[in-house]
Parts: sequence; structure tokens; C-alpha cells
Amino acid sequence: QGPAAVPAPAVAGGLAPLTELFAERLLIADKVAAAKYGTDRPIDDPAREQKILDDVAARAVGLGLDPEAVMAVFRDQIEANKLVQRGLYAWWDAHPEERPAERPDLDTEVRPALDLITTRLLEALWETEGVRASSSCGARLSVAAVWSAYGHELDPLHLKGLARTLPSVCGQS
Ligand SMILES: C=C(O[C@@H]1C=C(C(=O)O)C=C[C@H]1O)C(=O)O
Repeated sequence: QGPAAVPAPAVAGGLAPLTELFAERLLIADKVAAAKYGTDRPIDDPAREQKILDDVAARAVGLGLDPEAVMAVFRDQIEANKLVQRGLYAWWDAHPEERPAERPDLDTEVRPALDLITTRLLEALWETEGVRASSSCGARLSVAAVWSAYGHELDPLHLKGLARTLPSVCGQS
């Protein structure tokens, strides 16, 4: 079962592509954490975050979206990602046998995957501008998020992360 097998319910109002991208981005947090764990690269990288926020703000303007609102959505994605990374660190600290066997490369492998999702996320924000401004957005977003959570079989940590991706979606962006 997955997104391809089960169509998103119509009541999600077209917000499922957005929550799909949130889930995909969140699942990459596992690779980010694996890339950093046991190295001197910290979970928090404020310079990289600022670069992402500056980039999406500029591209939002190009798309006719509100840059502040788009930055808020991406801030939430970043916080959610760090929440999952911290959860994984705690788990791996307590369960050494479950530490990742491989260390992916953050700069050549993991961040490029995140950057691809950034572009798709901006497009999805553009496509959902109307429904996100509507009064039914919150209810529709909840349905879309539950659908994505089931489709990706998210565990409790990633469910918590997915909830953290949502607060800025509905509104003026
Ligand atoms: C994902 C990373 O970890 C953190 C989260 C970020 C994000 O979600 O884009 C960016 C920088 C870091 O603060 C990373 O270092 O690339």
C-alpha cells in the first residue's frame, strides 16, 4: 500500500502532493542524521538554513507567492527535520546496534536530494495557493497528512515530525 496504490481522498482538496513532499523530505532526515552521526557536523547548521530560506524567498517572488509565508513553510520543514534527527540520535545513543552501517555524504548526496524537493515544494505551494487560503484548508490538510502518514507507514517519531511540518501551510502564502 502506498500513494500510488491508494488515491488521495477528494476531501484533501489537492493538498496531498504537498504532504507527500513533506513526508519525503522528512524521511531524508534519516540520511542527514546518518551522514552527521559520529562526525563533527552538528544537527543545526544555521548558515545552510539561511541559504535555503533566502533561496526560497527569492523564488517565491518569481512565482508570485508571498515570500514571508513561503519562508514560514520552509522554517517548519527545517524544524521538523531537526526534530527527527534529534530523535534518531537519541535512539542510536541508546541502541548502538541500530546505528547506521553506512554514512552517506551530506554535501554530494543528501543535500542535493533535499534541494530537488525544494523545487517540487515551491511548485506544490504555487499549485495549492487557492485551497491554502480557503477556510477549509486546515481540515483538508489534516486529511492529506493522515493519508501521507499511512502511505509512508510513518513511525511515531516521523509522525511527530510530520505534524511539525504543518503549522504554516494554511494562510496567505
Ligand atoms: C538537513 C540538515 O540539517 C538541518 C536541517 C536543515 C533542513 O531541514 O534543510 C538544514 C540545516 C540543518 O540545520 C542539513 O544539515 O542539511
